[in-house]
Amino acid sequence: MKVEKLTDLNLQRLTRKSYGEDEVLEQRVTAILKRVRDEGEDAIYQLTEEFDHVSLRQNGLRVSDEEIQVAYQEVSEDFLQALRTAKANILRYHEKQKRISWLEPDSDGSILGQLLLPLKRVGIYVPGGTASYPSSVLMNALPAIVAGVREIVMVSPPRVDGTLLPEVLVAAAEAGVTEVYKVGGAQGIAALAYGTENLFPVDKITGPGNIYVTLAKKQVFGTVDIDMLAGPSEILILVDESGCPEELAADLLSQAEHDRLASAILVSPSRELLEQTIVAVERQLESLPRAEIARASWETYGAAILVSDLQEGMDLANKIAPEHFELVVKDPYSWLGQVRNVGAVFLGRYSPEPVGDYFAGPNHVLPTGGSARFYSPLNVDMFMKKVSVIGYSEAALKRDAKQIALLARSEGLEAHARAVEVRFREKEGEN
Ligand SMILES: NC(=O)c1ccc[n+]([C@@H]2O[C@H](COP(=O)([O-])OP(=O)(O)OC[C@H]3O[C@@H](n4cnc5c(N)ncnc54)[C@H](O)[C@@H]3O)[C@@H](O)[C@H]2O)c1
Ligand SMILES: N[C@H](CO)Cc1c[nH]c[nH+]1
Ligand SMILES: [Zn+2]
Repeated sequence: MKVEKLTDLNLQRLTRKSYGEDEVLEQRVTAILKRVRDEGEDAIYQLTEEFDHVSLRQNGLRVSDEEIQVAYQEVSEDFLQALRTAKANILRYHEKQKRISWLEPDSDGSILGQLLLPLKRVGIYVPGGTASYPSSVLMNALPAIVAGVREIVMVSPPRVDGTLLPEVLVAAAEAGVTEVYKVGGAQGIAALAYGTENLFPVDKITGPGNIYVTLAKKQVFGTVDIDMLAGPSEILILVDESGCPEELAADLLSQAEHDRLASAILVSPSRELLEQTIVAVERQLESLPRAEIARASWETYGAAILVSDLQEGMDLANKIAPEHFELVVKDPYSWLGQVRNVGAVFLGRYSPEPVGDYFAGPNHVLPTGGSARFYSPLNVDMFMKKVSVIGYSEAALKRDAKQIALLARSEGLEAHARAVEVRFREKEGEN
């Protein structure tokens, strides 16, 4: 890895292509979805044998109550304590997002309003290919709970012994998940979207995953709703000369270790700091258990970019639109007003990215692949839908009838105009 000056060429490389531009992967995912839709659980068993190297035919896909009870015996008391504290923090943060129905009476006797209703049945995807994510269980399920969703169906890929990590099962029970199935990847998304012999389809699918999961979510959109495209993790750190190379290297690797396709980008006006951080990354990689994944990610999608000043770095961050943006500068709050296209911003040296992944309260399911330009973090609104309420009074309709009819006729829609006018004609006829 070498320090690079910012050029049009590397800007193009750093700005991720939108999901779905890789036709081979896209077609592979289409084929998996079709198999599950056409053949149901038989296809799921076969795909799970192929991709997760385990056969579940004998015991089925659904996690039983006994398995959850056993999982409680297997996790440590310290884990449970930390999980419950994280849960409390996440709930507190998401409660602030909750909006309620409103009805507003007007002086003319009309009532306008909006009903906010929880979705009935949602599916949450919890990644489990190269690592298992109890934290993602909380991040998906708790906003749904705050929204008032009654049926929360979780899917996650089984390990080679046919089980899910006990910590994941305990997180599911603690968070209020109502059904758990051992199925991952594109076939997990298909099961949620189309249903199977034993799994009723959901209304919406949320949650992060690898490229197969993300492309599958994109393809089932329309059959069900989805939250966003939350794929391989990303971090971009903008740092001034005050940064500490060891800390920066650790933060970069925290995301690089997720996935070979993860990206970790360091941006600074200080060449010296960039060079020292590259050395620190190399050193830290040596003792990392997931070094192979982290190194692949760092060498393929990592970068150390030299900018002329912090402003150029800030503009670059908004162009790349990373999932996580660390601002490690002297006065991070003075830059906050310029932050636009990022999933989450971490301000200052004492807000390393994993604080957000596990504990602070904001959601860690965040848009990736440049989609932070238009998507928001997973939130309570995403588990609710709205119904508009219109209760016009006679006086209000009388007042507005002419204008409504005029607008209708401007569109050539005579029946619309008459549906308003007929009410008053009848009344006049009666009198
Ligand atoms: N954006 C976010 O909020 C967020 C949060 C947590 C994790 N993540 C990301 O989630 C991802 C987790 O990835 P993971 O792989 O560990 O778990 P995963 O559960 O997303 O994917 C594993 C599944 O992928 C499928 N798969 C693997 N290879 C395949 C192939 N060749 N063909 C078809 N299907 C295949 C298998 O079915 C397997 O079960 C990482 O990219 C991580 O960065 C993102
Ligand atoms: N950083 C991930 C989102 O990109 C979330 C996560 C879960 N566990 C650890 N990290
Ligand atoms: Zn992480």
